[in-house]
Amino acid sequence: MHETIGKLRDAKDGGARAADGALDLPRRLRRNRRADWSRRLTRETTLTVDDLIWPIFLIDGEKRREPVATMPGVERLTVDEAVRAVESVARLGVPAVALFPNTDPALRDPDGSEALNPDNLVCRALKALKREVPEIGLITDVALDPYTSHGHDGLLEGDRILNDATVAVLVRQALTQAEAGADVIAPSDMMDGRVGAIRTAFDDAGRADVQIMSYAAKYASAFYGPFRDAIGTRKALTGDKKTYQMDPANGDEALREAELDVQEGADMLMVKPGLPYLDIVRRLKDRFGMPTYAYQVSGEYAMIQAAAQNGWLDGEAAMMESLQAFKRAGADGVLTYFAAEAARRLKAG
Ligand SMILES: NCC(=O)CCC(=O)O
Ligand SMILES: [Mg+2]
Repeated sequence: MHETIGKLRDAKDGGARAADGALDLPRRLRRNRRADWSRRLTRETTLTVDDLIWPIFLIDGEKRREPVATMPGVERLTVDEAVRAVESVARLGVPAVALFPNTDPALRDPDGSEALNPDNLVCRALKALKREVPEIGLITDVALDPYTSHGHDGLLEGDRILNDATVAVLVRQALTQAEAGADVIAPSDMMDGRVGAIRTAFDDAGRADVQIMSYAAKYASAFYGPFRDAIGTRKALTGDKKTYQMDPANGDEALREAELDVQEGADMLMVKPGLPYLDIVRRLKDRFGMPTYAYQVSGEYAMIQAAAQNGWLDGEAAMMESLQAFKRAGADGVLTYFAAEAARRLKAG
């Protein structure tokens, strides 16, 4: 718009303002930014504690916390410690936690059979949390990688991940978790058809109330490295996950993935990783209008923490800015290892 580009006022009023060089600008966006009250009044999106989901890592035993070296500030927790930690975030108003087990290597096998043990680590944590902290939502991960000796999310035949045979196991895993108290099942495996199969099984089992948060668009990403340390699969993993997780080059395909999951009965959609895929968050939100979440994954967390520890950036400011960015992109919430810290920060005001 040519006339708004700004002509010198002296061209219009005979040079009265030429001396101070003022531009003839009827529109000045800085006006709204000039004071804190005005910035608050014109702010488009707000991050609140209701937007946060806290992923936690579980280990066997009692009264133990183990630091995860590649995720400074994150610890693996025994179930009793997890209960205490979850109580504290529930008090801050965090709506939900997501549980990830670091399974005893002795319990891992090629079929991930420990996933179906109704007394496995996740199920024990679910029961304890449901009893002790009933007000918080419990989200569980459906995929076999914490339980397989090869670190893949599904069953292997040679070096091929079997789709339909894996889905049959995932359905049983989901039912096992629902039985133990999971409120939301989050399939992260990226097998085709798993959302529909799980939905049908839940409905048939009288569990129509259990929600499904689908990892609709999960990319084969380099940003999951520290997570694999946290759950102990980094060394075990053979090959990569490119035959089931999405190619980072693709965007339209994320819409097709999400569309199928919506048709199959997903209640919520998720995009993973987070910051490098904000365009996907926006496209899913605009297209489907579903409750849409982003997973700020371990590598994203580690990058901010590592830079902060080096004094290279202000960690707390970078944390809050990154979380705000998810809201701006259209996310209804964020799974983030920063959830507890961000909730404390939001509460402090
Ligand atoms: N299914 C959950 C994950 O794979 C999380 C990855 C991460 O935080 O890097
Ligand atoms: Mg899919």
